Parts: sequence; structure tokens; C-alpha cells
Amino acid sequence: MDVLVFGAGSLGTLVGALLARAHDVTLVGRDPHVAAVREGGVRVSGAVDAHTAPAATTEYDGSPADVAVVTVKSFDTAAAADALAGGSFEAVLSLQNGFVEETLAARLDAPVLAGTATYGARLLDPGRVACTGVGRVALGARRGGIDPHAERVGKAFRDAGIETLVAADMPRRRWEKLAVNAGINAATALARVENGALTDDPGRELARRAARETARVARAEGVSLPNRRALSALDEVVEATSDNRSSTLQDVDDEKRTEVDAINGAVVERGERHRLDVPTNRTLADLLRTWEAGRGVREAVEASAPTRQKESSQ
Ligand SMILES: NC(=O)C1=CN([C@@H]2O[C@H](COP(=O)(O)OP(=O)(O)OC[C@H]3O[C@@H](n4cnc5c(N)ncnc54)[C@H](OP(=O)(O)O)[C@@H]3O)[C@@H](O)[C@H]2O)C=CC1
Ligand SMILES: CC(C)(CO)C(=O)C(=O)O
Repeated sequence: MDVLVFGAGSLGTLVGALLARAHDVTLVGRDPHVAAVREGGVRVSGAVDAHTAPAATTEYDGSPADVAVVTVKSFDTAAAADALAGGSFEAVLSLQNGFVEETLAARLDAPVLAGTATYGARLLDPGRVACTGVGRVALGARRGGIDPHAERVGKAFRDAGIETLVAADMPRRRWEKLAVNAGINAATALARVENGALTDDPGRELARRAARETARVARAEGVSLPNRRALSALDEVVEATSDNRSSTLQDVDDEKRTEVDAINGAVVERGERHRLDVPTNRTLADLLRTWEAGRGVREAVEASAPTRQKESSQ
């Protein structure tokens, strides 16, 4: 299978390198990482050990592929879709946080599959990525149901040794992942702690409040996500990733724009559509955005790529 991975940062490089064990893969990313991959391939370390040689480029040239896997940050989704619009794919799969599939579907002709990834990945140096935790990729039709494209992409992932579930209930899984991220990411970033700090109060109850609010908004959107399911998913991930620094904490560490708009901001925006008050998510979003404004990181991103999406949580 020919695979294009668009957004070869931490997660895209890990997934692309693993897929290259069984498929023809091309990474689209930035130099000097792309140059290093061209020179010596990708070395995967940590929970998975691999060394593969995907192709790599900084500019997608429109070449067709069986599947395009999108792994840019949520606020780069529209720009990524615009870059991919000239290509031809059997399917497009997003592994990003947030409800970005609609942004892709609005711009691309190919069927867009929803995906969640609980693998942990961290780009160490150009050409080197660490797998900080073996999780699972869940993928399927973004509106739910059985999808032949999902079956084919899921087989390709499994053939490459990636833990993969092809799911018919991606709407619930996307909201469940959002509840987990709403509970973990902002709290750990603002408190500057690893995920495991949310095992005990006050962090645990803070995270649970944010997750419960998210589940309530999910139900208002017509998605069956009971509080107990959202809370058990939160507990499972906090335990499984207790030593992790969440991606939002990593962004704060690196003084980079966060995905707050696609996480807590999305809960607030969707809640407002249903006149639901979500005070914990609102406060977490406001605090993170205050940090971003204080560091000027949002403007820096938009200045560097004007076509970058004005964040929306469509
Ligand atoms: N890392 C992880 O463990 C996990 C990440 N995720 C999700 O996956 C997504 C990606 O996360 P992550 O990999 O950590 O983020 P990264 O920032 O490490 O990776 C995204 C990469 O895409 C690049 N990029 C963006 N636009 C373009 C473009 N037009 N052309 C070429 N390269 C481009 C970025 O470069 P630049 O910064 O220079 O624009 C960056 O290198 C996020 O939504 C995240 O929430 C989900 C689960 C786990
Ligand atoms: C699941 C979790 C919270 C793991 O850290 C994650 O997805 C992230 O950090 O963005």
C-alpha cells in the first residue's frame, strides 16, 4: 500500500516509520528532519525499536497514494487539507486530537476516516523519534458504521505491527478521547505536572469535572457517552500514561501554541450551541489562552503561515 503521512512531527514520524515496515511510505514534514530521514531513515527508540527508510519531502507534490494520514496539529488542519487537495487518495485518515475531520472532509474529495491514537511519540532529533508508550489506533467512518476503506486501512496498519482497532462507533470514541484530553491536557500543562499527578485530588476531581462536562455536551450532540464511561476512560489513560508529559504540557515547555481550541475550547463552543454551561472547561481554556497571549505564541504561528487555519472546532 502507498501511504502518505502529512505532518511528520512526533506522531507522524512514529506512525510513518512503523508503516514503512510493510508499505511504501512518504513523510511530508520540515527540514532538517526531512533531510535527516532522506540521509539515514528514521530510528525509532523507546517502547518500540525500529529503523526504517520512508521517503521524505518538505512539499507534497500531488502524487497519488492509497491513503493519506494527517498528523499535523489541529490548528494546521485547513492548511494541510489545502496542500492535499491536489492529490488522489482512496481514503484520508486523521490521527489528530479534536474534531478536525469535518475540516478535511470540506476540502478533500476522498472519504475521511476518523482516528484516535493513544501511542505516545516524541521527536528527539532530526531522524529520531521515541515511542513513549505503546497504545492503540482506533479508526473508522467518522459518522460511525462499517466502512470498507476503514477495513483496508486498518489491515494495512495491523500488517505493519501497529495495534489497531477498526471501530463502527467512532463518534463516541472521538468524544471519549476529547473527554480524556479535556481532563488531562490543560490541567497538567497549567500545573506543570505529568499525567500521573491527576491520580489524586485536587487534580483528579478537576480532571473529572472537565470530563463530565465533555460527556454532557456529547450527549447534547446526540452521542451516547455516559459519565461513567468518560470517567473510566480518563482513569485508564491517567494510569497508562502516568509518566507522560501531555502534549499540551510539551507545547508549554517548548513555548509553542497549544491545541486548547480543539480540546477545552471545542467543549465550550459545542456546549454553547446547546446552552450548556461548562465552567471547568471554560476556565481551563481561558487560562491556557491567557498563557498563549502572554507568550505571543498564537500570533507567531499565524504569522509564519498565513494560510494556517483560524482555529475552529467544526
Ligand atoms: N505526539 C503524540 O504522542 C500524540 C499526538 N497526537 C495528536 O497528533 C497531532 C500531531 O501531534 P504531534 O505529532 O505531537 O505534533 P508535531 O508538532 O510534533 O507534528 C506536526 C508536524 O507537522 C508539521 N507540519 C505542519 N504543517 C505542515 C506542512 N504544511 N508541511 C509540512 N509539515 C507540516 C509541523 O511542522 P511545524 O511545527 O514547523 O509547522 C510538525 O513538525 C496532534 O493533533 C496531537 O494532538 C495524538 C496522540 C499522541
Ligand atoms: C492521551 C494523552 C493525554 C496522553 O498524554 C494525549 O493524547 C496527549 O498528551 O495529547
